[in-house]
Amino acid sequence: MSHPFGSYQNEIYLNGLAGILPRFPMVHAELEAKAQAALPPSVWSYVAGGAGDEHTQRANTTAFQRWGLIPRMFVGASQRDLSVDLFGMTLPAPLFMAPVGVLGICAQDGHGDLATARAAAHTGVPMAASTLSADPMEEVAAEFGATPGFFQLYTPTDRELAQSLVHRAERAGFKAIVVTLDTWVTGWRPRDLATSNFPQLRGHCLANYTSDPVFRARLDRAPEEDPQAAALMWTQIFGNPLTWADLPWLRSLTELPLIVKGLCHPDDVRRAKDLGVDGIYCSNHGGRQANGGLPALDALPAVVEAADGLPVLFDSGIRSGADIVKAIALGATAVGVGRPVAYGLALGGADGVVHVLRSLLAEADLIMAVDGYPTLADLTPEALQRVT
Ligand SMILES: Cc1cc2nc3c(=O)[nH]c(=O)nc-3n(C[C@H](O)[C@H](O)[C@H](O)COP(=O)(O)O)c2cc1C
Ligand SMILES: CCCCC(=O)C(=O)O
Repeated sequence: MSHPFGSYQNEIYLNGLAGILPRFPMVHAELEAKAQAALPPSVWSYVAGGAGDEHTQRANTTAFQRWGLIPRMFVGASQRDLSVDLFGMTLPAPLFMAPVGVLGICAQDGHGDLATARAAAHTGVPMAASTLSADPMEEVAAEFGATPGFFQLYTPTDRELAQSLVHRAERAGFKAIVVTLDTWVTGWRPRDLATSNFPQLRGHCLANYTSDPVFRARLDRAPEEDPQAAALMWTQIFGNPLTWADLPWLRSLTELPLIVKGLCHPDDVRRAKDLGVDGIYCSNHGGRQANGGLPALDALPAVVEAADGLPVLFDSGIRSGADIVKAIALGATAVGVGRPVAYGLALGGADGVVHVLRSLLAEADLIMAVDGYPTLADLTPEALQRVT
């Protein structure tokens, strides 16, 4: 078959995940290089870039190399079970698509969110749909099929608008709300500053606002008539520097599972747990927000300990099946991928995303087979050894 990665021979695969069979291998460096070649330079800069000199972004990926999985023999791991229970949902594998805003710029037809949602439907891998979407959340959710979806909330300063967004997500059938705490203001991103990217991006991520009755009521003229005024309004209400005093209000917005994204300090985890969140999302936003921080993987063990049984989602730096296995062994309940999904989208639309997800899952599954860890429960910190 023809696909953006060229054709591969030797499509070997053993005992695959039901319905998630890879067709060809993927190595991240190759995916990245092809996506860079395919995307306009300013789009590439935005998606691939991070904060400052991107030290933390690089450290997110190299952190995985400091752990090695210790193979076990005589296990007979010919059948694996990667399924995981999350808030009462059974996922085929501990993998989801991290919320990625402005996905439309990575798709040739501008509808990257819809294409990604179709990939979720096809693979069973949930998508966390960003607030910053080129298509309204109702249309994104309509593409999910039987796969559960999460809605990621950027909490605006306008509380009534926040409530409206969450209630729309509930009505649209999303199964969890992920509130992102680390991006109420955009970090210092030299690549975007150099390309003056942000005004251009704004045209591709406001559909959830311009389709919202509360947002529309705040405008003198409808967004279709005066898009500039709508964009200006958005810049004024986008980011809310929430404090702990706001968490009970957030909690009161929904009975859906509430997950808080961006927690890396165990004290924050304990406090969030005490205030009734359902899940912790350990992430440093892929190194896009603050340079100089701890690689997210290094924060994970203490976060898991503090979460004390609460599900812990994790992202920032997952680039291979081996990375998935290691993050699960360090205690994550499920892991998210950000940039690789955007790259798959850029190269092959929904099929490209499916390809990326399948490749990640196939590699994770085969590592568990070869190394003798047939279930996720077998993947504990004792399965790993620190390399340096
Ligand atoms: C282009 C891009 C846009 C993003 N937009 C959002 C967003 O709208 N909401 C959010 O919570 N996180 C957003 N993120 C962060 C991701 O959810 C995730 O934390 C990060 O990409 C994980 O790191 P990785 O790219 O190394 O996998 C974005 C990341 C990228 C690359
Ligand atoms: C204003 C934030 C834009 C979306 C985002 O979260 C990101 O680019 O990382």
